Amino acid sequence: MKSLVFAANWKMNQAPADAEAFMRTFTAQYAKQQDRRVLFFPPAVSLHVCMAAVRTRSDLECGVQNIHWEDKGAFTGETSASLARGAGARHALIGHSERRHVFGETDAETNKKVAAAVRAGITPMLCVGEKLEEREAGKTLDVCLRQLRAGFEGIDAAHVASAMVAYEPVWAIGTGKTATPADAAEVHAALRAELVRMVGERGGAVPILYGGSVNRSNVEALIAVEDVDGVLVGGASLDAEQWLAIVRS
Ligand SMILES: O=C[C@H](O)COP(=O)(O)O
Repeated sequence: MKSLVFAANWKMNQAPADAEAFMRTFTAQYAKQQDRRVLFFPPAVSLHVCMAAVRTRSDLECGVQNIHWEDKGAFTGETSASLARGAGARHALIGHSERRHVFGETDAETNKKVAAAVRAGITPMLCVGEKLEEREAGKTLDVCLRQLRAGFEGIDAAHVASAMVAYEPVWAIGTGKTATPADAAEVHAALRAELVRMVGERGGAVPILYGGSVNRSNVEALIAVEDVDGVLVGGASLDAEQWLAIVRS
């Protein structure tokens, strides 16, 4: 049985009171399952609430949705990896498609953020994915592999091997359009092969999650795909009952 990661990215939703109610419902109803970890990426202002809720649970962990690449300094509005680590975060999303395509984050910036996460002892979850026009132009694998290589450039093999990757086709995020299991299989296999090329056998154990309109109806078909080691879920992770159904898949 493969080991799975279910990650909830709440994006810019769930104020502390909402997060507290969600976590109360979730932790009361979800019993640890040996084959899976559940990760929460709340907005930074609600991280402390989620941290408090998972304190006694080894199967539940929290992270942040973004970090800055500098460790500290005059960067108003930013959160460094070390600040996030100090607040208890164990993971950071890096290069999420909204960071890349809404905020103009570049491959070089994702690389600096991965390095900052590693310095701070946070696990980076590097997100990659193609836009619709790139898919239609047959560039899906080129784009995803470029983003993967660039994000991990200069990062030592041990830290690449202990990172996570998420494949999120941009055209499938928040649109209700999901990649088919065959679409996901092709990209995940290519990412896996590249990770193995980069770090050897250990690349075979790097979790590669799929994200993009995942819900309780399509999750089982996606996690059944070889090299899909879990899911990164936005909209469907905002409702505790729906999230419970997904993580129990
Ligand atoms: O990080 C999550 C992804 O952006 C997917 O979001 P979604 O499940 O709302 O499509």
